[in-house]
Amino acid sequence: MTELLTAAQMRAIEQAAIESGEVTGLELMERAGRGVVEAVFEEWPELAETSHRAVVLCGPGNNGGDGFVVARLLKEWGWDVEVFLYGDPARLPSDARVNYERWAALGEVLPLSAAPSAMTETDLLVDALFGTGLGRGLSDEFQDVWDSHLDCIADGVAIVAVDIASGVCADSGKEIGIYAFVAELEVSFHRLKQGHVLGDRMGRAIVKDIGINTWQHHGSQTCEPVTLVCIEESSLFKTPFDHKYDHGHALILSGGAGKTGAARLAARASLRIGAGLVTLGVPGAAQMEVAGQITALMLRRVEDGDGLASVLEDERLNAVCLGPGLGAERARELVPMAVRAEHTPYIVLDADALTAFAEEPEALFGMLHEGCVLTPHGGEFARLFPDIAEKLKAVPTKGPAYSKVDATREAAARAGCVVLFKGPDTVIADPDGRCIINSAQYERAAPWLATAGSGDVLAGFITGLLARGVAPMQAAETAAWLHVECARSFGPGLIAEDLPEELPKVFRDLGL
Ligand SMILES: NC(=O)C1=CN([C@@H]2O[C@H](COP(=O)(O)OP(=O)(O)OC[C@H]3O[C@@H](n4cnc5c(N)ncnc54)[C@H](O)[C@@H]3O)[C@@H](O)[C@H]2O)[C@@H](O)CC1
Ligand SMILES: Nc1ncnc2c1ncn2[C@@H]1O[C@H](COP(=O)(O)OP(=O)(O)O)[C@@H](O)[C@H]1O
Ligand SMILES: [K+]
Repeated sequence: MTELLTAAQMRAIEQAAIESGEVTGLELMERAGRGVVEAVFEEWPELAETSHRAVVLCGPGNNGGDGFVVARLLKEWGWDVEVFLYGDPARLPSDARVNYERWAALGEVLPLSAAPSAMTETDLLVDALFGTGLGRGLSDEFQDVWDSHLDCIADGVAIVAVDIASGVCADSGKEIGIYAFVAELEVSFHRLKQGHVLGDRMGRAIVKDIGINTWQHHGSQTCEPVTLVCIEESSLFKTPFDHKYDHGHALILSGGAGKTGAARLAARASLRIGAGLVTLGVPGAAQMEVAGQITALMLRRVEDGDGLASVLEDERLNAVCLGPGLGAERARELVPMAVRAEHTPYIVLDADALTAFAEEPEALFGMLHEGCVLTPHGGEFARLFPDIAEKLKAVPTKGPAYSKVDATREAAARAGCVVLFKGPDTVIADPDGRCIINSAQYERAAPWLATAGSGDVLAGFITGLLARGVAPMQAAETAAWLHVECARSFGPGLIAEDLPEELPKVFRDLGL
């Protein structure tokens, strides 16, 4: 399980490690600096071959302290290293101060204002200005250095950020202020921070171990760390003795004639992910259209709320999906019937089933129960949770900033059910505070998912897993993970129809 930490959680963990007496802050700083140098040589092996030039920008806190360690280690490798400090050396925290002194025995420390001219002729730029202690945006004092770092990017200079790019909030991934740096490589310590996988992050973030092992759950953490999705393959198996009804029966409600494609996509996705049976609930006027397009899927006429209620008397129908192509009016009529159905434990609400309640989200939340899953994209999220979306959208002026994790947790608590907030950084939260991120970034980038109908397929995947008896939180995270795997497996040219068809290959690769 890959944990992602906030700055406060990381501080608490470090503090507990230091207070336990088994490691000192100075040792951690040395390991952090060593980790950065190792990561640089792994990322750019050509830099390890001979000595090169480095510019190290150090800030006024421990991030700067790591920078002094990096400078010293590179110097020991025979590099030509220039170090620039923002702030007064006398005010550095003690460990950073020790490393400042150690560096000062080897070379000069110039003020940050002198850095731009050196940055025109370097092979490596080390950004050790601010890490988890970023408290506000970088002031205009940083403008020249920031401009020069853009020139470095244009010139192809290797840029490594110590912990996280300076100016980026470690909790939210948001840029605080206007002078946020960009780095090709970010080297985090002990664990990635939430900010490494939230938002539109550039570059690549990796973790270097700094030897904190036993203390990770100590400290004054207010809630459990967020984790990256970790799927349990066992929830996807079918045993040789299973009957189709052992894997549930999903009902996907369709919109009217000419609007049935989205529900058909979701239904096919439910079937492919292993629901035993999948039925499309279709209004009479669309029956012919749908009947001509399906084979293994089944079809039931669902004209209105009463029609749905009578279909749902069948206790074998255990998961219902409403939203894709449903239409707002039909959604307003069918959603209350579905969520109140006595025998239907699981409901997925997507697309129109969310937008239909934009005027009265509280009425929707009042009906929901713990078997429900909401799957909004950014627009739908803002319609249902306008105040939360406002907070998330606000341009932060200080850190730590309100994050997509905070927003999704707040939404789940308000809705009283699992909320999956889509994006390349899909955040899934349970009302109990558990929170998981499915990151489609760095080596898991799946930009081909930005195609019409891919969200319908995701809703279908979740519904299928719920039908199979997977609990809502796990169904949402497993579906989100498989969705990205299907996109990555298919690759460029992907359209939504391809996602369910790629699932058998992904399953085979998982060894199912
Ligand atoms: N504490 C530890 O034991 C370890 C810390 N590590 C490093 O320490 C970093 C965290 O250190 P700190 O907590 O000292 O935080 P930082 O070094 O990120 O920055 C904090 C300092 O910057 C100032 N500051 C914040 N925002 C500013 C702004 N916009 N303009 C000007 N000044 C600003 C603060 O007043 C404070 O002096 C981590 O990111 C990591 O790089 C690593 O060495 C691993 C061990
Ligand atoms: N650039 C991207 N990288 C990774 N995933 C993406 C990207 N763009 C969209 N997605 C994913 O694709 C899906 C799109 O869903 P949605 O916006 O509801 O589309 P639609 O309504 O067309 O079905 C979501 O699961 C989202 O997380
Ligand atoms: K940094």
